[in-house]
Amino acid sequence: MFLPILQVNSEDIPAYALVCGDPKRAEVIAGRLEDVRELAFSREYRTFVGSYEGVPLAVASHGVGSSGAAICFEELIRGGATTLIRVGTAGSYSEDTPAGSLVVSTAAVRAEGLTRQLVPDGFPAVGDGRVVQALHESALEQGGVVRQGITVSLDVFFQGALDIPHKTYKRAGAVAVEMEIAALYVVASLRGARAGAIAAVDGYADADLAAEYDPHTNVVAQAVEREIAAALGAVVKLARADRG
Ligand SMILES: O=P(O)(O)O[C@H]1O[C@H](CO)[C@@H](O)[C@H]1O
Ligand SMILES: O=c1cc[nH]c(=O)[nH]1
Repeated sequence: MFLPILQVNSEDIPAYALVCGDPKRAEVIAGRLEDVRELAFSREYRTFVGSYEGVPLAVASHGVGSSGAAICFEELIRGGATTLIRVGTAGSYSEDTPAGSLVVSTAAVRAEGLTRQLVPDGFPAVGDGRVVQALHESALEQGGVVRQGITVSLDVFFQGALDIPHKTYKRAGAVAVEMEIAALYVVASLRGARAGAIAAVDGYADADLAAEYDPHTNVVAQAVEREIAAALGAVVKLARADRG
């Protein structure tokens, strides 16, 4: 089957997939694989396949924002991916989780529009327990600050006339904010796949992002390296457990 938006053949998609917003990050992750092949670079969707420690996996970029990202998740799952891990960046809510930290998302607040058109209000966006645990263990093995908890998925990045209720999310216990994890968890649930997500913190979510957002610092680059290693390590742990 040809997947028309990713522009890849389903026969080429393995069971495990790492996904990220940035096509350049997909290329960096693909650089860690053996026997790597680029399948397509269509719109924001850049797709590679290869293997890591003997486990075949796909790496795909999904761009910025839930609606475009969900198309990537849907097509990967239609192609045969059963475990999806997002390797992203996020803004933190807490001074004990500064830029350079890693956050593993157990569940996501559905503060975006896409999932409202997929499932009813109140339906949770939850990571798969085994995937989340494997990610957390692998992230701890990488060292540095690692937090696990609820993340918030927004559609908005730069603030407009309305206030984004960061204080409320923070008081309710959320640890970080990004844009696509809720879509990933809901699409995975709808289509019978399992998913987890890890993010490198690049600053504070409630900062004025128009003035302060800088994901291109060394400390963030190093955290992205650690989260890539953690995600690949998690895939190996999960593949071993799946083989029994
Ligand atoms: O670094 P990625 O994976 O793109 O993730 C985060 O960065 C983008 C915003 O700059 C959004 O996609 C957000 O979720
Ligand atoms: O969505 C995002 C991604 C990174 N950092 C943020 O503050 N927000």
